[in-house]
Amino acid sequence: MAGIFTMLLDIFQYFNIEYMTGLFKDNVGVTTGLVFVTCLGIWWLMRKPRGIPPGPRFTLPILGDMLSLKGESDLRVVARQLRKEHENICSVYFGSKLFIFLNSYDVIKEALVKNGDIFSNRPSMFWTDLLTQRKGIVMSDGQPWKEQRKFALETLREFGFGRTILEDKIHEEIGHFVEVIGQKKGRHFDMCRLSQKGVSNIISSMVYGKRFEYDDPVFNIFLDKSESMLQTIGHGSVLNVFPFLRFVPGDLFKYQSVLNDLDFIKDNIILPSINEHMKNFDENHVDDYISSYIREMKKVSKTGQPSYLNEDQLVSAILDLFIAGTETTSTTILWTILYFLHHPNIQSKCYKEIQNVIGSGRLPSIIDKPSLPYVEAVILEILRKANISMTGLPHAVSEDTRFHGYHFPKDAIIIPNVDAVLTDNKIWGDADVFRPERFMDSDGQIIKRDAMMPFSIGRRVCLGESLAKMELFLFVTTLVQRFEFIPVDADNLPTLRGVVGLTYAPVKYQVRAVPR
Ligand code: HEM
Repeated sequence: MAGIFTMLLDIFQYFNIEYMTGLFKDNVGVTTGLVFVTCLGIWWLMRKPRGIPPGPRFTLPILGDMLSLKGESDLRVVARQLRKEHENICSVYFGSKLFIFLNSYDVIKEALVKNGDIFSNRPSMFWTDLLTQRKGIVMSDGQPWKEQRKFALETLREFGFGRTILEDKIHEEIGHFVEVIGQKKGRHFDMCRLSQKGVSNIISSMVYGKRFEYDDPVFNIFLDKSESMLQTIGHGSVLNVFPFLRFVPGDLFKYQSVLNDLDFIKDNIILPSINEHMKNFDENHVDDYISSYIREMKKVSKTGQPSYLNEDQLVSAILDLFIAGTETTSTTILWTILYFLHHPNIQSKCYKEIQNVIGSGRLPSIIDKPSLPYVEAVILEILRKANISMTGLPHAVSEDTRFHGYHFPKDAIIIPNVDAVLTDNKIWGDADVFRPERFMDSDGQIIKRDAMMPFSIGRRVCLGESLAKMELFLFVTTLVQRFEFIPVDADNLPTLRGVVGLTYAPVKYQVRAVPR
């Protein structure tokens, strides 16, 4: 304390602030008190809750650990830096938000599976709270989440198994998709938007019972708005850490523009479709998500039981299915084609397997999957190596919790670090290498590997896992059956480094699809 006192005296003298120096000398008691309160304030602002997992030593008020992280906002990179020192469980402050990383398969499994009743909540974050109002499936908690998730899973199961509704819808879409690629006649093009349209249309068919034409202006505006909205709220959005910045004039952080995009999507696409379904509801023709939801709402209202199945929740659930289901799967398709450009021998091996089992005369079906283990191994290796969901979605604990001897506060953001598992050399041996054979045994059959968790694990495991796997299998087999994908310039291949947004996506690239 004496040191600080002398230092202040020096500073005042250095700046020749005579008045202040005088004041300071005359009121030593008051000044000492002020210095003490200031130090206490700084200590209070910088202090961390006791017993939280280890992380950077000097946490600043307001900025948190952002200086020690040198402004890095990619959570995978942050976790890799921290793991060098702190291993499997570590923590970091982004602003005043505490992030806790779970960095190994065993620790994630222990949290999300063994302690799933505690670790399955979602944290409060600026963008997601604002956009979802914590309704729907992805960001809700407790009973509302349970009801939405149960309904969505049952409906997907109803469409996907026993009846072939889902496969028929995917086949129909792939037909349009392949036709557009064929029209390019081997000339180079960018598959990004086309792949979004194909995958988004499958969700549309499932949710609304209809697909959009690829040149439909409303569909195109919807995709534009979704893309710009997701880019803004994706990983690293500064408003999640400093929400007050939304008041900066000129909408610098795109707060207002995201709200406008969201309103457009709700008012022009989702709500009109719900209203139309309400008006024309016929319980003998229930073959899409909305009519199935309406049937369930009617059923529940007859029983008089309290329920969270209502129109507001339906709007949010539809948004969730589009947001969670479109970019993830379409990005994985783009990575697959990109890896084929880098590994033409792997593409040829897939083609040979497809020719042996299916030939060229019919569309691949999901029942062919067990007979195409190499194609399946390639898709698994793409899901591992491209790892589009990066660190996965954030979790939260339902109450202050002790885990592995550390304190996990209720409001901490918990990151089950999928990236750490999928790139762990202790598990994969040569995690950096693209090698589909790692998923096959010596008889050429698929090996199930527990640590293969691109869809996460536990109660919050990706709700669309089966649908995504079905889509990927049918898209990839049909594409390879119909076209050979070759680079525009074999000496200058598009990069395998991706860009971080809502998912980890390839940098836009051009490709040639030569009809077989
Ligand atoms: C390659 C494709 C996909 C990948 C890699 C993927 C990955 C993931 C991951 C890592 C999570 C977070 C799980 C957690 O919180 O622990 C998740 C959640 C979710 N996914 Fe997917 N996903 C994909 C496709 C889909 C599709 C096609 C749909 C929908 C139709 C979908 C719907 C959802 C939903 C609704 C959730 C939230 C589940 C909940 O909170 O209960 N996903 N996904």
